[in-house]
Amino acid sequence: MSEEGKEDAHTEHLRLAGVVKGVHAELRKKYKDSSSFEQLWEEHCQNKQTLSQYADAMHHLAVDHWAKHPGTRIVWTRDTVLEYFFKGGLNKQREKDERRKMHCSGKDDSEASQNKNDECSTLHEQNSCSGACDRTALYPRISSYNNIALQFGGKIRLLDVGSCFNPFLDFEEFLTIGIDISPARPSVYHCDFLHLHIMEPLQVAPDTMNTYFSSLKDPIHKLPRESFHVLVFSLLLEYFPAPYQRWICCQKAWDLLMYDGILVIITPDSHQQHRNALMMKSWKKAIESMGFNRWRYVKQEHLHCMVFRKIVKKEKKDNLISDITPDMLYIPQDFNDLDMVH
Ligand SMILES: C[S@@+](CC[C@H](N)C(=O)[O-])C[C@H]1O[C@@H](n2cnc3c(N)ncnc32)[C@H](O)[C@@H]1O
Repeated sequence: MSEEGKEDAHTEHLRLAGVVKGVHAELRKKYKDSSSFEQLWEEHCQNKQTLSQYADAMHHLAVDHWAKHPGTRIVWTRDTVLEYFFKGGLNKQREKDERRKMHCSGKDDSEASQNKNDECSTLHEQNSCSGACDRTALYPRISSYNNIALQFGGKIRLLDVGSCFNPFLDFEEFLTIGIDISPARPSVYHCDFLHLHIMEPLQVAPDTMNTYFSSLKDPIHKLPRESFHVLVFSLLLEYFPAPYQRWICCQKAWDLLMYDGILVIITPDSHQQHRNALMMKSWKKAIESMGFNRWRYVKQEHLHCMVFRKIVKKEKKDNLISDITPDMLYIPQDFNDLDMVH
């Protein structure tokens, strides 16, 4: 590309990033000045012109500018999901759980430390059986319908929330459902995830489930619980000005995933890993409290990439007040207005 061409591309990159950052900043500003977030969000979703400018800018930014760099969030997500389901990731995880469970049951509780007891009682409530044994017999909440069978076969049902331009659609290993408040492509369904209604589980065979998801009607207002192998939040959570909305999204992800299904979260940050390490620790603690285990964390040059595995939720002990709150899902922009989208 000529020097002039490079300069034009750079100017266009800055313009598109400006549109995206502008919408985020405007939402945050309104949120700080607003008394009713519900009303603010409703008005935002009605503002079709802004939403469509945003969708167009985001689409071009991702496809014409960011995709030129290798190892993008889309490729990373695809490779990591395939590793989990087809290259032993989930298998190893179940074996690890099993070993830890054996280790725990071998301990004399009176001698074990309090921490060890906590770890063991948690494990007893978690998925802790290798592929070979019948987890459904051990765990009443796990049935043949919401359990991921090993060896995994068939398509991976993937719900891409805030999909914009449906980047996962062409990967043949996935049955991809892309949803967005403002789709940039016709294959993405209109859906406000914050207001998505979670239905009872379908409890049908995988083929019937796949047929159901292949024939959804636009817009989507409801989806069945415990149906997906993967949920993706790629650059989604920082769109929301309120930590509480990020919290609601993660809880919904837990509801929609099958046991041992995974939530992939990609969030932008161009700083060195240590700069926002406390924030990532806080996210881990908050998200794990909902019934997840973090399976993978990678800091790329401009992104934090995380994978959380859904486990059986630990029962809350009534007399303990939890120190975990939605505010733990904070981002730096909640406190100042420096947007981290590169
Ligand atoms: C920064 S873009 C990310 C697009 C794409 N996932 C990617 O990684 O390039 C965030 C997207 O989330 C969508 N979004 C925001 N709130 C949403 C909601 N409540 N439900 C569904 N989509 C939402 C926006 O419309 C936007 O397309």
